[in-house]
Amino acid sequence: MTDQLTIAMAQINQRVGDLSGNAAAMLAWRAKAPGVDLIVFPEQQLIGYPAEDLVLKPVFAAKAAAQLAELALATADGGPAMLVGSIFVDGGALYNGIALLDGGRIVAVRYKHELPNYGTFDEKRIFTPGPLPEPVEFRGVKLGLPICEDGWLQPVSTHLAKQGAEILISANGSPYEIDKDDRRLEHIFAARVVETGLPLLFLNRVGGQDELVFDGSSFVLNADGTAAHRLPDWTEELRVTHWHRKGTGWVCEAGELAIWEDHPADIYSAMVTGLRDYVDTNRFPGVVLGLSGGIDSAICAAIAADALGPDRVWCVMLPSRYTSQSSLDDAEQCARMIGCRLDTIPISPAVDAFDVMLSDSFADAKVDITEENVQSRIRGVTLMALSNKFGHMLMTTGNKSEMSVGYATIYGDMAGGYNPIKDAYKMTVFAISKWRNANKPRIGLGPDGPVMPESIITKPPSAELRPDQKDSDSLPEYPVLDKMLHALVEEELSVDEVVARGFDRADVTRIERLLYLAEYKRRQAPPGVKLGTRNFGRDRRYPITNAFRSA
Ligand SMILES: Nc1ncnc2c1ncn2[C@@H]1O[C@H](COP(=O)(O)OP(=O)(O)OC[C@H]2O[C@@H]([n+]3cccc(C(=O)O)c3)[C@H](O)[C@@H]2O)[C@@H](O)[C@H]1O
Ligand SMILES: Nc1ncnc2c1ncn2[C@@H]1O[C@H](COP(=O)(O)OP(=O)(O)OP(=O)(O)O)[C@@H](O)[C@H]1O
Ligand SMILES: NC(=O)CC[C@H](N)C(=O)O
Repeated sequence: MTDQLTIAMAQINQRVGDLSGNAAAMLAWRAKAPGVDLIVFPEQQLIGYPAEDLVLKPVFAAKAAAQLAELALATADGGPAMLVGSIFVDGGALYNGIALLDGGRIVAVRYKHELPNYGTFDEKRIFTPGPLPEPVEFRGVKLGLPICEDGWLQPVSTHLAKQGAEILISANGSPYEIDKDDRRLEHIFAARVVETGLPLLFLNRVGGQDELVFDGSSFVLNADGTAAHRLPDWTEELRVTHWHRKGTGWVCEAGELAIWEDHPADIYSAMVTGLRDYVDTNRFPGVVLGLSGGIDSAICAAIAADALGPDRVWCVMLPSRYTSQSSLDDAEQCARMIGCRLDTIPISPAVDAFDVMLSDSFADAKVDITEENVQSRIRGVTLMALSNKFGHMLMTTGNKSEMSVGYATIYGDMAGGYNPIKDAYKMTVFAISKWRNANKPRIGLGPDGPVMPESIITKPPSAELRPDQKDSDSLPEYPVLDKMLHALVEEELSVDEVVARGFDRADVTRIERLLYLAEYKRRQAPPGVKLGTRNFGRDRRYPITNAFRSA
């Protein structure tokens, strides 16, 4: 029985489905901490989290088992033992679990008991819940291993404490949501420490996986509730923690306490992380986007430069006859400030060609929104041609306010592969733009100084698809619209309840109608970074064909 333990926390990224790559990365991190007793990795580190229905493919589970056995052999070198999350087939059932690898063997396996099945999580659909887990004996110390959601609820930790666990070690795949870092430490996992009287190590992954981003923000809480370690948000880090057995139980020596980003810096870093990992993991050379001189495309270009470096960002101005000189100037200055390439491809020849092509068919029809949408689609076709030819992924730039009410052209400006601001309402776009003009994100690869001229932030938003068009011609002003949308989407309130907050009934009724009608567009929209608890995608799943109106 030992009185001292050193436990390394590997707060690292993962690649879903890359079994050999994830295994090799774990061994590389392990090699950086040769003297520790144990190195802990985040939830499902071997297969990547969340692997969704990939885990249901029998050959994937078989290959994961073989890879885990191979990884266990590597611990025969007498170096650190490893706690590795993976999937396990046992008695015909599939489990989300964690294995202790030591001395060349898989010494113990424990299964996740609480399967999250809300918001973006579907784990009851794909996994069988494990029994309440027993502690695992390691160097004479009883370790409790609650896996992510196991630690969000009381039963598993309480059971582990009753069974004699001395330290709780929780491997997590806990996606970012606004304010979640503090909630995990101060409320959820602090409660487990109070209930059990045990110290707790919380380890989370970093990086992006499709719509989800993981902020890391791992920590160690001692049994008295004080934080002994806080790891940074957004960056990989190996942190060695030193534990001593005292009369009252195990105590972790105090270490560095990182300060986690506040708003809106954290939102911006989430967008950078999500886009960076999407583009890099899917092996694109860079991104291409239409830069209109408006705020949405400007902030998307800045996020891309911070994610990938300005030399991997290709902006294209596609002016029509309605594009103002100030938009041309703003786009040019924005690209210069970001330091990225800007090409100009006028769309008038294509617009004229479509006018000719459609003239017979449209002979008796009035000019209306159809012609506006043709312009947007010509831009989409042009940008996709650049993407096809040179391999850059086309980024879409629609914010959540627009995506809520369908204020975007399907197969036009909605064409593309990934949208970093998809879950950000327009007022959040203003806030992060102002913030980025005054600050550089810690993880950013873009310029130190501002990224867009002030005029882009201060001018009234316009799609410039007809003369003197303003977004406010057809929508309430954004400060009002965003409050209504927050109530309807994030809070799921009825029209009556929103009106009771002081909004105009006709406006709220119209916005709810537009929200429901635009579901078909959102289902065909590219994925984007999830920020809140009701993103369009995995969180909020509404029917497309839907006759319900709340008033
Ligand atoms: N339930 C459903 N399932 C499948 N398809 C459905 C559908 N309902 C309509 N449709 C189809 O969708 C088509 C209409 O959608 P769509 O072609 O997109 O056109 P629509 O939504 O009518 O117009 C686009 C709107 O976006 C605005 N816009 C465009 C571009 C940029 C910006 C900006 O500021 O960023 C704003 C523009 O001012 C306009 O208000 C119809 O032709 C109809 O057939
Ligand atoms: N003239 C243009 N040149 C290049 N891309 C354009 C042009 N006009 C529109 N786009 C593309 O279509 C998207 C939607 O158009 P829109 O002009 O409404 O958005 P925005 O200018 O980014 O934001 P906002 O107008 O709300 O300030 C833009 O973000 C941009 O990617
Ligand atoms: N992977 C998990 O079990 C995640 C669930 C947990 N409640 C979280 O959001 O962090």
